[in-house]
Amino acid sequence: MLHQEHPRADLRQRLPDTVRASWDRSRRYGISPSDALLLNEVTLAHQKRVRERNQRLAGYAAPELAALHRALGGAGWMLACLDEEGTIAATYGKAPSPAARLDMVLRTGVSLSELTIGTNGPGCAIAERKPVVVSGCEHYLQEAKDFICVAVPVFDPSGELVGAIDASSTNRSDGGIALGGLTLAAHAIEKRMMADLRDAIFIRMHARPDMLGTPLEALLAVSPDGCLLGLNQAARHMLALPAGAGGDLAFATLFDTPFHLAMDRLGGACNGPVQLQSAGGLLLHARIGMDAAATPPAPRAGARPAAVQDTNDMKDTRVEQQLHYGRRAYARNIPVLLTGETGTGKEVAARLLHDTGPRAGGPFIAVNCSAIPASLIESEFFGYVEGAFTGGRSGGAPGKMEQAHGGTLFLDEIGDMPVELQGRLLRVLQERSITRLGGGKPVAIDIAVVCATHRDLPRLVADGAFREDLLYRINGFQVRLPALRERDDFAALAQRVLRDACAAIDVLRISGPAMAALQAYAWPGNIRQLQHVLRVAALYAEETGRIEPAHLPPEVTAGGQCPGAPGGEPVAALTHFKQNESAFIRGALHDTGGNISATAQRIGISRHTLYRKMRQYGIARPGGE
Ligand SMILES: Nc1ncnc2c1ncn2[C@@H]1O[C@H](COP(=O)(O)OP(=O)(O)OP(=O)(O)O)[C@@H](O)[C@H]1O
Repeated sequence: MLHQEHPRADLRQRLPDTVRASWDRSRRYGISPSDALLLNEVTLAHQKRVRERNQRLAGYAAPELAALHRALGGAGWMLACLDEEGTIAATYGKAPSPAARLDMVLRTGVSLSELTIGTNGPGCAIAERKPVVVSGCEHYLQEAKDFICVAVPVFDPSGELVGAIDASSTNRSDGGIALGGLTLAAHAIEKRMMADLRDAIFIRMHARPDMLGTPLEALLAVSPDGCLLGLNQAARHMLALPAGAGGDLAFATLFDTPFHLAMDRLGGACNGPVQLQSAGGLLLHARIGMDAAATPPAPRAGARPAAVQDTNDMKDTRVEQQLHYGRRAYARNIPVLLTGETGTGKEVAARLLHDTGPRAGGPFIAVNCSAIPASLIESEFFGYVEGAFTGGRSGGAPGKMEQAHGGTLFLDEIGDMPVELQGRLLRVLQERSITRLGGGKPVAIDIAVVCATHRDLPRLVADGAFREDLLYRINGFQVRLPALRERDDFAALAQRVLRDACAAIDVLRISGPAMAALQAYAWPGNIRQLQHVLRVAALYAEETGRIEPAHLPPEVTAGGQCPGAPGGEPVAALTHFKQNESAFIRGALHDTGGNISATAQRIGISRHTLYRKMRQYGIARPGGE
């Protein structure tokens, strides 16, 4: 019996401002403190209606409130989730004692709005839009004087109030603990709602970098073209946005960094958060993506082919991070653009997105835009109807886009697509339907688009060789695959490539000096070039089982000097190696005075292999053994 001895007028003076305002409203609503209103009549039909109406909200709240109930266990709390009108949508836990009637009050369908029962926790939290603790005689109805209720409002990503969550008890429990738990639960519910936004890129922020990843971080959802799709309450406070503001705001109005620049920096960051300054001058630390708790479900077992498993071995932090968010973008049908030098694994990454994404059961159609003759490119892409042109198949043929229906269209070397075709591609991506060459009805297509290029698309746009609108359309989320020389998992990757490239040969080791030489080299042809080099080196190392520096091409062992600039012809180094192999063997034979054993040892190959190579290149032994 809390505060019962105080006269009400006296008590009113001592109420917190929020509760006093609620009392005043309750009086205006015509409620009298002595009314018996608590045990509302609730029919089963009404309960069913309320449940159906609030299925989504209760679904978001259920895991959080169940966990909170366990955490508060033993303290006699019952938890509830209420809609924006203050009607209970779902409850969690049992009443501490049947005599207390708490379970009679907290039932689905019961209204706890101020209008119905006057001042109470959830009713007041909804009216005031802020967390509230209402204890004992602070309730407007004397009939509720034995209860304590703690409530926190819940807002959706657009800032609309969607309801409240409540913890009630008849014990003199510590409202502070329940308030802390409910506040964290409300953050988590808001985050769950945000995670369901379609086509969103998430940015997490906080003024303190160590607060990133905690429930108190601010969370923004933006569209691939930089429009604000939603934000949590923490972000709303941090960016000083009034309730309800957000919907159409552009990223550019919230931060002083242009959206694409910010995304480039956020996407490329692997060593900690990136700093962004809000338009209000607040310096924030930001990371891209939701935290691990919100990662998409693991792919189905057995759904991935070998190439995908290979890529999962990629332990380069940047590659891992980029692909993690790339997968999420792909899963939300955001077009992913893979960029990186030639041979960095863009096609492998595209297959990974497909094979581990929601369209894994559909087709993966890869088109190399630079390899299709200009005269065929339209029919390749869009297909044709019967009689569209001489030589066409009877019945016509579907194009690549139609073939990719239900799956992924991978447009490799998109930078090489002829400008005229770019316009048609853009229309298809906008309208999501195609018309075959020669007429026919438009066919609706459902495809995920992943593009790749080693070219600088913004520069092509500036030169007029690539449409800017198409660039924005395909560049929903950019995954940059680092050059091999920039990767921090070089040694592990080299071992992996060696195993894959030489499965038939029992050579599985690279000596320390050879690895050092490989690591020092600039690899203009990236992983593809590494594959070639290791494949050849493995042939030499067949007998010893270990690749030595002598098995590597001279430019690799020349201390990291690489012929040609990065991005040059990938097989150049290999060709160079082959051309120089005979000279290399001749030089070694000369140095050892024609001693076969010493030469073989020096090169790191067996005598048998040396003889074979000498025969192959027609090298005569200078002097006898
Ligand atoms: N993580 C990896 N592990 C092993 N091999 C890989 C990995 N990533 C790529 N490769 C291999 O490297 C080679 C080049 O990969 P891929 O064709 O995907 O590169 P790309 O960037 O698409 O090249 P390009 O720009 O020339 O088309 C392929 O043979 C591929 O199997």
